[in-house]
This record gives sequence, structure tokens and C-alpha cells, in this order.
Amino acid sequence: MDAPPIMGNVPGSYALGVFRDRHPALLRQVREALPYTPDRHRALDRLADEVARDVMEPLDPSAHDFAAWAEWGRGMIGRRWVDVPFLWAESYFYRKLLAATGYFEDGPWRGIDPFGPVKQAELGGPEVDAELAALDRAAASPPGERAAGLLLGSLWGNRADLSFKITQGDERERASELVVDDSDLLWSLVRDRAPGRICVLADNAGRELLPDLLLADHLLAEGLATDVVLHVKPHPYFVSDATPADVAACVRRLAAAPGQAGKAGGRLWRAMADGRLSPRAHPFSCAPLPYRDMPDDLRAELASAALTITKGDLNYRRLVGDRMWPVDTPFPAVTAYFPGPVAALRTLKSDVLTGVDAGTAARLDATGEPWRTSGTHALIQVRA
Ligand SMILES: O=P(O)(O)OC[C@H]1O[C@](O)(CO)[C@@H](O)[C@@H]1O
Repeated sequence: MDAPPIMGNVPGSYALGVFRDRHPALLRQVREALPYTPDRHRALDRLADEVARDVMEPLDPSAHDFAAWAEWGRGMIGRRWVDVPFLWAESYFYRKLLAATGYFEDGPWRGIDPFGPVKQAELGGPEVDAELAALDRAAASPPGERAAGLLLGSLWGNRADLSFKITQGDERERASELVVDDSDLLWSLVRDRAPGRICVLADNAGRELLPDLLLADHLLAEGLATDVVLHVKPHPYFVSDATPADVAACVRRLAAAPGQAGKAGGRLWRAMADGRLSPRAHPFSCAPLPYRDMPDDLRAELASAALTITKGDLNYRRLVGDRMWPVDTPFPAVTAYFPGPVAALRTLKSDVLTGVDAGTAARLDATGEPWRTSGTHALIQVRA
């Protein structure tokens, strides 16, 4: 059972817009975010040119991961960005962006997150204060309601995605709807297997990672999880994807907050210290491949989990394969290969979709709104 991969070369498609509009805009944004030196400006010029000419050039042979990309990119390098699978090409763009900013090279820019300034601005912003203060009001709610609120907080936190904000306006705030809601199944799975290990394949830093951490705190504090393993990216990726540095920044932000948020931050700090909350930065987390191709060590770790929760749009693309599935293709069927129970929390920001009944899709299509790609809609899907 397979469907054709999503590609950027379809006129009018969402993926084509990412290559034609979003990537050039992102290059301009990165250039302005930090006081880059002439060598970095020249490298960014070259990448902008490569994007404009629409031919993917190889990495420099001295790059530490040249061999890995040559292998992953067999038959792809040298082609147009839009003529290879969208998932692959988009991932390669972010790798080339790090090459242009000198992230992996000896020199002053090594290890400097080109998206650091936007991430820091968001984490220090007033919206975060308001979101954290809401926890004080929620503390008085019945436990079931509080748990449901934390799950929805983690789900909708995915809307705060800085890569997406580059070309999307405010229309996402207008409507919001869950097209699939398997949350009852999710909680019964967690309770039936409690206390077990919960793995979270995290997505964005800041306003998404904070509610993810609060959900992790809830699972630990309520005895629903022995430990939570938080998979983040080993290096900056898709603008706001969380890295280990972002995990540290978010736990610090929580611990410094007043009220319930601060208490949760203190508990998370201790959970980090005693190993009940473990960040991981597996190289596969930045690979341009679907989870079906995960390496054995990652497969073994996810197999040890009572539940794996995948966050966000990109992880969903990797979970189900970034393919043009008929929308009612059953989610359990496309995730049958996954090494254990899996739940996806995702706001819809790209075309791939499974497990939605055809009637719901037809009703939403009839609105004429881009509900599959605009982040206004979301889903909670579970394969037990
Ligand atoms: O942060 P998320 O939810 O993974 O969303 C990232 C999404 O943004 C895009 O990069 C651009 O829309 C998508 O291709 C990608 O799936």
C-alpha cells in the first residue's frame, strides 16, 4: 500500500509555494537576524542563487555529514529542488542553510543558531507570560479537565511555529477545529500501561515546547509515566525546531516563572537531574527520511515506550510518509510499522493527511478555505 510522494513541482501546490516564497523569505530573515561577516553573506548569496536557479548542489566534501547526505541523496543532488520528494528537499534546504551560516565549520559562527534571535524573542515575550499564568486558573479544575487542557495546550502549541509564520497571516486564528480526536483512546492507553516510558518526538521550541514540558510534568507527577524521553533535534532545523539548548532554556523559563508554572519548572528541573526526563538528540531526528526508515537503535528505544507522542506537522509527514494518501486511509494501517503505540498531535500545515472520514473532508473542502495547510485545523490520532 503506497501513494505517490508529495513533490514541489505541482503548479499551485502548497509545496511549490514553500520553495518559491518561503525559502527566499527565510534567507532574507536569517541574513538580517545576526551580524554576519562577509564570508557568511557570500555563502548566503550562493544559497539564494541555488534556490533561484532551482538546482540542488552537493554539500562541500569536507562537511562532517557529506557521506550521509550523499547516501540519502542518491539520485537527488543535481536535480531541481521541486523534482524530488518535498520532505527530502525541504530538509536538505535547512542543512544547506546551516552550511551557509557556518554552523558546523571552525570559526566564529560554529554552533551559533541562526534562528536563535527569533526563538529568544518568542520565549521572552508577553504571550508566554500570559500562557503560563493560565496554569494558575487551571489548577482549580477537576483533574480530568486539567489533563485534557494540558493535552490541548501541547496540541495547539504546535500552531506557534516560526517557520510557518514567515508567509502565513493571522487567518489561522479565525477558525479552529479537530478533524480527528482520539484523545480518549490516548488517555486510556496511557492509564492502561501506566506507569511506563513515554517518548515524545518534539517539534518546535518556545511556545510549543513549554506546553510539551508541562504535559511531561503532568505524566510524571501523576504517576502515569516512569520517565519521559524527549527527542529534539541535534541542530537547528525548520527554523523553530527544538534543540537541547532550547530544552534548557524552556526549563529555565518555567523554573523562573511565578505560580504553578514555576512549581512545574522546579519539578522538571529535578526530573532532568534524576533522569526521569531525558532529552535526546538523535541524528535521525534531522534526517530527510520517514520514520519507517529509522535506524535500529531508535527503533529499540521507541519499542520500549508505553506510548510515543509525535508532535507537529513535520513529524506527522515523517510518521505516515509524506505521500498523497486518500484522506480516509486508516492511520493505524500507515503506522503499522511503528515499533509501539503511537499518538500524533498535529496542526495541519501541509497536504498529507490520513484517517479523516471522506464526509468531513468534503465538508471542509466545500468551505473553499485551505484547511489542510493553514494551521487552523488539528488532529489527535492514535494507533494503540
Ligand atoms: O513545525 P511543524 O508543525 O513541524 O511544521 C513545519 C511545517 O512547516 C513547513 O516547513 C512549511 O509549511 C512544512 O513543510 C512543515 O511540515
